[in-house]
Amino acid sequence: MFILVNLKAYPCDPIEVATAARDVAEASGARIAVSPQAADIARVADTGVETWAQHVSPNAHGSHTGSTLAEAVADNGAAGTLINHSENRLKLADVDGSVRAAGRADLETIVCANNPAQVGAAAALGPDAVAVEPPELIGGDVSVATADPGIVEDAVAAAEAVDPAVDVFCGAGVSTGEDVSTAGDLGAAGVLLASGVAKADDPESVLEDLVSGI
Ligand SMILES: O=C(CO)COP(=O)(O)O
Repeated sequence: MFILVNLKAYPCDPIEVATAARDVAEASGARIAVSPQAADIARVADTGVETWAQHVSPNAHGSHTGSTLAEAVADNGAAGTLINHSENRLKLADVDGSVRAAGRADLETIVCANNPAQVGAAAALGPDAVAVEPPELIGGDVSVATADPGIVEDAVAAAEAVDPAVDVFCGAGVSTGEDVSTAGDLGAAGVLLASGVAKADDPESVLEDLVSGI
């Protein structure tokens, strides 16, 4: 199970979380990545933790003010990128363009989706993985795998029907090792989470608990 911690725009210290994630990953052998604000990618990557962008633009180099280029985040140490997060939805053509831009820059990709139908559509675009995150459960206390196990199973089936090579992640409300274990039992290859770590007083102890569920 891959644990990806999305820091969103929370007012946490990205280096504190990155250092904790690096240390827990090294001690446990688990794969843990941190996805900070674009402006923090280089210094988060400098800690040695696996670093992901929260978004990349479909654009390539050129006259595109305000774009976060896949090439730029890769050059600054990112290994992968989220695309189409629930809090940063894109048009279908732009999801496709961002997946292609990430591919050009050798970034791994996870395309987020609200439900299994969107998971199937996202899988057709050829990302490395898709993630099902029901918006109503994001930021809450109950894990998607507990609140709605059927949506995880249906997402796994939807991706499998389109492209068995595309992994399925789930996210929303994940904060414990038990949540990670339950998600894995439902067929998820990993979890996305944010508030459980980004808002924690002691991110390292939350991460240690999370990896206990792998
Ligand atoms: O949106 C999420 C991860 O990308 C999930 O957020 P929470 O873990 O805060 O529910």
